[in-house]
Amino acid sequence: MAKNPFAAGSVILSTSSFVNVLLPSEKGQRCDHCHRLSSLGSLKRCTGCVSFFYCDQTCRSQSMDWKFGHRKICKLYNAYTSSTAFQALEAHKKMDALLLSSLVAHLSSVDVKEWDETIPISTFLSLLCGPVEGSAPPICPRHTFDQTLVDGLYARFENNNFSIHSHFRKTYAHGIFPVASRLFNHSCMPNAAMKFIIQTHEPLKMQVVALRPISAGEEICVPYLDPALLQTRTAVFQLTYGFMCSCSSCKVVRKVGIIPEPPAEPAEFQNICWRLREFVKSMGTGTSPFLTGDSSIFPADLACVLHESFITILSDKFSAASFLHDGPYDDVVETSSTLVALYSLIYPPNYPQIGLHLLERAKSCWNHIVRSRPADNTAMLAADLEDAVASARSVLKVIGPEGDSNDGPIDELQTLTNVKNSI
Ligand SMILES: C[S@@+](CC[C@H](N)C(=O)[O-])C[C@H]1O[C@@H](n2cnc3c(N)ncnc32)[C@H](O)[C@@H]1O
Repeated sequence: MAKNPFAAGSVILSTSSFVNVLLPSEKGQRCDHCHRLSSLGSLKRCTGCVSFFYCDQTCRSQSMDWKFGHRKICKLYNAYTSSTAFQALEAHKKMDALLLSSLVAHLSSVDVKEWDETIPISTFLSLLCGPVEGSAPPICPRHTFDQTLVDGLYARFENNNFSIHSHFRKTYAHGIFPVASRLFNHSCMPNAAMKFIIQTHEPLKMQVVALRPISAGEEICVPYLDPALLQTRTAVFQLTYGFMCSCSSCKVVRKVGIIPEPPAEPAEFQNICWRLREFVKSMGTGTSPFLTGDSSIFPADLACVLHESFITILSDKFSAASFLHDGPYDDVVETSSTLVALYSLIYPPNYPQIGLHLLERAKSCWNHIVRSRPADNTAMLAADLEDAVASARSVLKVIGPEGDSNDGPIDELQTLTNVKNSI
């Protein structure tokens, strides 16, 4: 619960990663300590295992990896990752096995007497276990812990650990942030969201940021899954986390019941899109039924827009219209406006995905300005570009930049602002 009120954009919690591992595809491209992206071949390899990479000696030696963990797995790492037992694991289990290996290696480096409340491990062990029972996968470090403890750590992985992403798009690592796991429950209409901060030589940080004003006494919730997974999320919550979500959005989805497929016939599909845009236009700010939980105002004939294929169809149409050289700009405007209407309905205000789509719309608009023939469309396109850039900025500035320092949505917005000013 919020003790004090928070304004939209406030950082509610800033916490360092306890343990994390990069996805195999990121190895050698990011520093294993601070996660900074580096140009190919410029990172220094750990001479012990030649499988961990660091910006330089500062990152390697200051790294918790070495002092409190990597030291324990360094010499064993290659034999472990090439072992039959490790290779037989599915990709996500391999990530769990590596994360568990780092966690156990870290714990083996800390005196058990120090596992008091000041150490994140006590917090991690106080977390609820996930619903799936099973023993831990084989791990790398030699240790003296009882297998029950290792299984107990693993039992908390599935429903407590985090996917680490950059620019709100790409997952590049998995990590354990015990304090964040302890504090935040899930909502499909969250009032806060996580982002990750990469700073050279510093351990990776997670920040939890308020998406809208939060009053004292209000529960602060974050999304565990993309809220747009309107059909599959209930099953994931049950199987992976062991709970039934009772947020305002889930109330409406449950009331709708079986979600029909969107119409295949183009004129009917267009009509549904138009009806959706009109419905969202008629809603006042902050009155989406998915936000208020008032299912009575959600028109029954719009149920098919909640089918997960609806977003896929619209996104495919939008991409095709955006990149089709000399394609009709009207298709961009129509599909984009429908997507924004859907997002305003199912996402909370200022959710990053809304801003990311508006940015794509601005880029598409710029593409059409560059290619527009005859050029007398330019004034209308320039006004659209201005509008899309301003709307994207007003959403994305709430959560701010995430992850890698270059080429993120905020940089892209700046580039578009510069080119817009040059028209
Ligand atoms: C990351 S923990 C959140 C903190 C947890 N409530 C605690 O006290 O440690 C995730 C677990 O919290 C519970 N949880 C999270 N969000 C929930 C929700 N919206 N409704 C019911 N239980 C929820 C589930 O048991 C889930 O597996």
